[in-house]
Amino acid sequence: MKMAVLGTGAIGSTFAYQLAKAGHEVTAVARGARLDRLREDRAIVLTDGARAPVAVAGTLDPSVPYDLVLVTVLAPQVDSVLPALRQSAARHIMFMFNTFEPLDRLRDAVGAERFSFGFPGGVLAHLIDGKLRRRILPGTTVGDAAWAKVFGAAGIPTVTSADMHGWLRSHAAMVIPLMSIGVVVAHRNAGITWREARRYAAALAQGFHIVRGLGHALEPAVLALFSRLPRTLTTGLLWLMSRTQELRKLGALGAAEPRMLIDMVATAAPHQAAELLAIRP
Ligand SMILES: NC(=O)C1=CN([C@@H]2O[C@H](COP(=O)(O)OP(=O)(O)OC[C@H]3O[C@@H](n4cnc5c(N)ncnc54)[C@H](OP(=O)(O)O)[C@@H]3O)[C@@H](O)[C@H]2O)C=CC1
Ligand SMILES: CC(C)(CO)C(=O)C(=O)O
Repeated sequence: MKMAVLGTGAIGSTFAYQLAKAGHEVTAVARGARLDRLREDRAIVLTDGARAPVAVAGTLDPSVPYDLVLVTVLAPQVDSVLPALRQSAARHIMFMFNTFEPLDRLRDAVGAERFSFGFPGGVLAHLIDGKLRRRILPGTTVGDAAWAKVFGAAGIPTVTSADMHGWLRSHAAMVIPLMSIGVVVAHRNAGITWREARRYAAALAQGFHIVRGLGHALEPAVLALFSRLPRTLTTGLLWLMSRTQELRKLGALGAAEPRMLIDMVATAAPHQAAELLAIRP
């Protein structure tokens, strides 16, 4: 199939690499230093030197009827690519990033018949000096079984959800406290105190409560189970996790995404998000 990845950062590069290796014709659309690097390499290059050749472009060519355009920019960056997506002859456009907002705006911008959302739930990816390091575990979730099959065949085990909006919101509720703790511990170079862990656990519970209040069942099922753990246990888990390298690395990505997600929750549930606003990094 003919595919474009719009926003070839860590996640976009992971999908571009896997899909190109699986035999798809992939165009990586990037900007700035990442574009320069891709133009030089003409491939997604892994830290171990493995390469997957891709075509490279600075903008999405609207005249190309791609079978799939995968949009892997960050939520605040998506508005700048919507005009190009609207004009694109692509047959399917899948957005893939953390968000808590209603999805109608994006769906209406590109047309409901070719719109979907996915999330790289099992992927951990970084670009290190322009080279990709990625770990792919099961957990990527999409709204459409046909694309789950395509991604699965490309080495990205993917499941489907009938309520991607609820899935994204459930995920945001879980990841906000983790990202926010990450920011704190990356600065401090030490774990959080028990008292702080209690605040993050309260914010976690509030996020889950809000998602349910907005009419979604928590997804995936394991998250629904997690949300029923006693508060002391979630406090302890967050306290422990704050002492791991993983959370420090997560925090090193910066405060922009957790701040944005908290603001989105507070907008969706006005006057209900005090605990979440209290942990805004
Ligand atoms: N990395 C990971 O392991 C995981 C990430 N996620 C989520 O996936 C989403 C994507 O994350 P990630 O890939 O890490 O983020 P990145 O910031 O690495 O990737 C976004 C990319 O899109 C580029 N971009 C933005 N606007 C444009 C544009 N107009 N034209 C071309 N390129 C553009 C950015 O360029 P620039 O740098 O110049 O802004 C950047 O290269 C996030 O919501 C993240 O939370 C989820 C699971 C795992
Ligand atoms: C993996 C992580 C926490 C970091 O990028 C992430 O973005 C997500 O799962 O939402």
